[in-house]
Amino acid sequence: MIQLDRLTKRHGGTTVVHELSCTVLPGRVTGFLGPNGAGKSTTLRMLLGLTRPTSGRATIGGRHYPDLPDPLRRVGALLEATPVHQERTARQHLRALAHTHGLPDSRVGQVLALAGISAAADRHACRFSLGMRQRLGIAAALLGDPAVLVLDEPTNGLDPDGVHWLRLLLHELAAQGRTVLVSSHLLSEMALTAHHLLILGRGRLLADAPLTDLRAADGSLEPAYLALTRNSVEFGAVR
Ligand SMILES: Nc1ncnc2c1ncn2[C@@H]1O[C@H](COP(=O)(O)OP(=O)(O)OP(=O)(O)O)[C@@H](O)[C@H]1O
Repeated sequence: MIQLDRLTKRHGGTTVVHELSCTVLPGRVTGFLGPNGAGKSTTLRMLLGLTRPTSGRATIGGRHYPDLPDPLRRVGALLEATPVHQERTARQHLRALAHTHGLPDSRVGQVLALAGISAAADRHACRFSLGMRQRLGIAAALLGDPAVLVLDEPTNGLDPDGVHWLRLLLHELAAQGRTVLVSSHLLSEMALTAHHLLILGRGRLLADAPLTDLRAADGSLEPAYLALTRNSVEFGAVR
């Protein structure tokens, strides 16, 4: 379980995340939505101990991420297309990660298969396409078989087959009782993937609701999303 308690981040005089409080429960996919600059990545970075909150708390299973023993076995994270060593193949990249974190080498083949990149495992990962890098990042997130997954825009660069694969994977991970938090701008995909939604606007929580409460009769999320974020869009075309 992930818990945010009055989580706040200020950069200079600007509050980019404002007293955010919510609970992300296991057993379902929670979608994290919001306009550009709403504070989603900043929130996820605070959750993963990469940015220090100005105030408030973000915990995973009751602990701050940096205090977790064996973090890779507890939390799988994808924040941006995985940076990889120039000379390493995908397999070598995952092996190095497994070795550093005391994970069995056998897990590498399993996550390569799970991510659908077994056939490319021995190619240099620095030459991977964006979608393949995303798949490699997801494979890395799954390496420790973690109970919590935090994925920032994992559909970026995935082809339609990849988007479909990811949807089924996230559903399966949630059905196994894991906590799955996933940010995205793809409303139609979130309408098919998420069971619960958090919507952020200008750093404030605009909605914390089951998908069924926000979905229109035709299954679309767009009307509710646009209405909720109407006054929170910072970067938009002038109409
Ligand atoms: N290190 C920083 N210093 C100053 N401002 C920052 C810093 N990091 C983020 N910001 C600002 O914080 C705000 C929130 O950014 P963030 O990346 O969290 O938004 P987001 O919801 O993930 O956006 P997007 O959907 O475009 O990825 C933005 O206005 C951004 O410019």
